[in-house]
Amino acid sequence: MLKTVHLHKKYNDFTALKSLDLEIGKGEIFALLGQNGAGKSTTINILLGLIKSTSGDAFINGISVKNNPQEIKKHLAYIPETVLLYPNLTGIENLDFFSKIAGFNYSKEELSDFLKRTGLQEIAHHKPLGGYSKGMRQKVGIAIALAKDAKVLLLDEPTSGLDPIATAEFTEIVRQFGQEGRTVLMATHDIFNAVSVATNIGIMKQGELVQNLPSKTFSAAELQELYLKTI
Ligand SMILES: Nc1ncnc2c1ncn2[C@@H]1O[C@H](COP(=O)(O)OP(=O)(O)OP(=O)(O)O)[C@@H](O)[C@H]1O
Repeated sequence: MLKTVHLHKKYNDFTALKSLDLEIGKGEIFALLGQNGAGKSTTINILLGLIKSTSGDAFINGISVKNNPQEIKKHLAYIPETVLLYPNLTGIENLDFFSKIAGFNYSKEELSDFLKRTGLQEIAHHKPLGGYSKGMRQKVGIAIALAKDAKVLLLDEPTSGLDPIATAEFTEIVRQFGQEGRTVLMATHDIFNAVSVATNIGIMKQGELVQNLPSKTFSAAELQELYLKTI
């Protein structure tokens, strides 16, 4: 599970994140919406240990991000808008490389199984990543998360630029993550996707979480209306 306690970030005089209190339990998928600059990526980057909070702390499975920035990396998987992998290595070689960095040594069959679970066609497993579409790269990113057995997933605009089929496939995998009892925090601009996959929706405005609601209570149109009223 993931928890933030009075998480606060200032850049000089500018407050990017205002005392964020958030709790996302096992199996929950939290979609974080908000305008450009609202503080979504700042939140994710603090959780990843890439930037330090000014005050407050975050906890991944009860472990303090502030005190254990290295340890928490083992519990997390991060899928950004553009998954950065090695273009000259094949899908399976990338997966092998990043699995080994995380301390796992899988057989070729096991690596192939992770890729298959994401829906990446077998014919692509042995082709260089440089020729992959964005959706295919996302699938390798998901396979890395599976191979790490990450219990907490941080997704930053993961469906941005994906076509509708790739978006639907990605959404289905995120739903499975929830069903497997993993915890997902997903920053997104995609209201339709947020309603369809998330268990909870948060709306951020100028660094502040101004709405935090269960998603079951909305249709996409209702959420859009609330969003426009809120921001
Ligand atoms: N290194 C920095 N120095 C100063 N200000 C920063 C820095 N990084 C981010 N900010 C500011 O913090 C605010 C929050 O940015 P953040 O990237 O978290 O927004 P976001 O909600 O992820 O936006 P987007 O949807 O565009 O990704 C913005 O106003 C941004 O300009």
